[in-house]
Parts: sequence; C-alpha cells; structure tokens
Amino acid sequence: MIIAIDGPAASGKGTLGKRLAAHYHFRHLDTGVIYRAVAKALLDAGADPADEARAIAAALELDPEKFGHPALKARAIGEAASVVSTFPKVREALLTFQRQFASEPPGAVLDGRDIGTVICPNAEVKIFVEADPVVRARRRTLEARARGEEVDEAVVLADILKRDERDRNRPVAPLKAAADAHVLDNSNLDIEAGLKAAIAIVESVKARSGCA
Ligand SMILES: Nc1ncnc2c1ncn2[C@@H]1O[C@H](COP(=O)(O)OP(=O)(O)OP(=O)(O)O)[C@@H](O)[C@H]1O
Ligand SMILES: Nc1ccn([C@@H]2O[C@H](COP(=O)(O)O)[C@@H](O)[C@H]2O)c(=O)n1
Repeated sequence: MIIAIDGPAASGKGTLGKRLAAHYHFRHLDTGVIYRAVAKALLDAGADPADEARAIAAALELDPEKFGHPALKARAIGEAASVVSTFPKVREALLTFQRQFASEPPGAVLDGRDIGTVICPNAEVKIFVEADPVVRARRRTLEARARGEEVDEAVVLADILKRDERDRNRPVAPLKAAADAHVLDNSNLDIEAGLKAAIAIVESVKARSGCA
C-alpha cells in the first residue's frame, strides 16, 4: 500500500507521515528533504538557488545518504528549496528515486507537495493535511526555539505564506490536493488526534477496497 500525504509548509505532514508509517510498519520518505538537499548543495557551493543549470546538476548528483543532515531543517534552506523545486528538470531528476521508494514492499508513506497528484497518482490512500497558517507558524516557532534557535514568529509566518504561495502557483506539480484526497485539518488536533484521524481514513479505504 502507498499512502500519499501532501500539504502546505509546517502543516504536520512529516510528523503524521512518520507516525503513520510506524503504525503500519511501512517505510517513510519526507520528500521535502530531497529538494532541501538540492538547495543545500547550491548554497554550500556559493551558487544562487535560482541558477537553473546548477540546480539541475545538483539534483542529478544527489546523494540520498545526506538526506538526514540536520542542517536541512534551516529556514533559509526551505526557502531555497522552494526556488529550486520550481524547475521542471529538477523535479524530473528526482522522480525515479521517489517512485522507486514508493514501490518497494512492505508499503510506503511519502509526504510532500505533489505525491498524490504526480509522484504516486495511484496511491491507495491520499491525505491532504491542512492547518491555519497562524497555527503552523506557532508550531514551527516552538520547534525552532526547542532547537535553541532565536526566531521571530511573525517572520516565520511570512516565510510560510511566501513558500506556500510559490508552491501553489508554480506551473509544474503545484501544491494542491488530489481530486481523490481526504482533507485533514489539524488546526485543532494534537499530534495523537491527527494520527487517529489519519488511521481512520486509511482503515475506511481498506474496508472499502479490501486492500491489505
Ligand atoms: N497536530 C499537531 N499538533 C501540534 N503540533 C504539531 C502537530 N502536527 C505537527 N506538529 C508540530 O508542528 C511542526 C511542523 O510539523 P512537521 O515538521 O511535521 O510539518 P511538515 O508539514 O512536515 O513541515 P515541512 O513544511 O517542513 O515539510 C513540528 O514541530 C511538529 O512537531
Ligand atoms: N514533494 C515536494 C516536497 C517539497 N517540495 C519543495 O521543497 C520545499 C521544502 O519542503 P518541506 O516539505 O521540507 O518544507 C517546499 O517548499 C517545496 O517547494 C516540493 O516541491 N515537492
């Protein structure tokens, strides 16, 4: 089974994806780290994330061993990732890795922006996670402060809105809910309640389709 999770910045996709994967003993891929890794490669080399040729070259040379690097979480990298992700050839270079990951047993949960629409349009379960931007900014601020970073919540909110706007309006693989996605708004749900709601969605799909 493939579970596709999409949603805007800091909506809780990664947290939910990780927890759902653990629940079902599936593998989990946070696809945002792939675009972040491309962005980091450019920034580390002193290149402009808007340099399309350099971004494509970085995407083609990507090393999945580096996807766990803690520096990928930095705000500046998220912003640069949303620039490199607008280039169709960058997206194309990253497609096979994601589809290969999704296809391997025993099952996979992938989260990102285009999983239900482009990467895994045939996923058995599609969830589009949403939360009020103010709630998302609050959560992201608390997360950054817990890591010891000094952050201004208003700046975090502006950053989230800017990234969402770019992700929603790019011509290729924009952030949007697939027509057959279940929308899950977790603005008023804690992590456990969000997980419970997602499991209920998966179980309802399984019951309807008889899928394992
Ligand atoms: N339902 C929830 N209630 C409270 N906090 C939450 C909830 N879901 C996620 N969080 C917290 O919100 C923050 C953002 O969550 P997470 O990193 O999972 O979002 P994301 O959508 O994967 O973000 P990104 O845009 O980086 O991919 C984290 O600190 C996480 O612990
Ligand atoms: N499937 C995806 C995943 C991510 N992106 C782009 O990467 C940026 C960073 O992603 P996070 O999930 O780590 O916040 C994001 O803003 C997108 O521009 C993507 O295009 N497709």
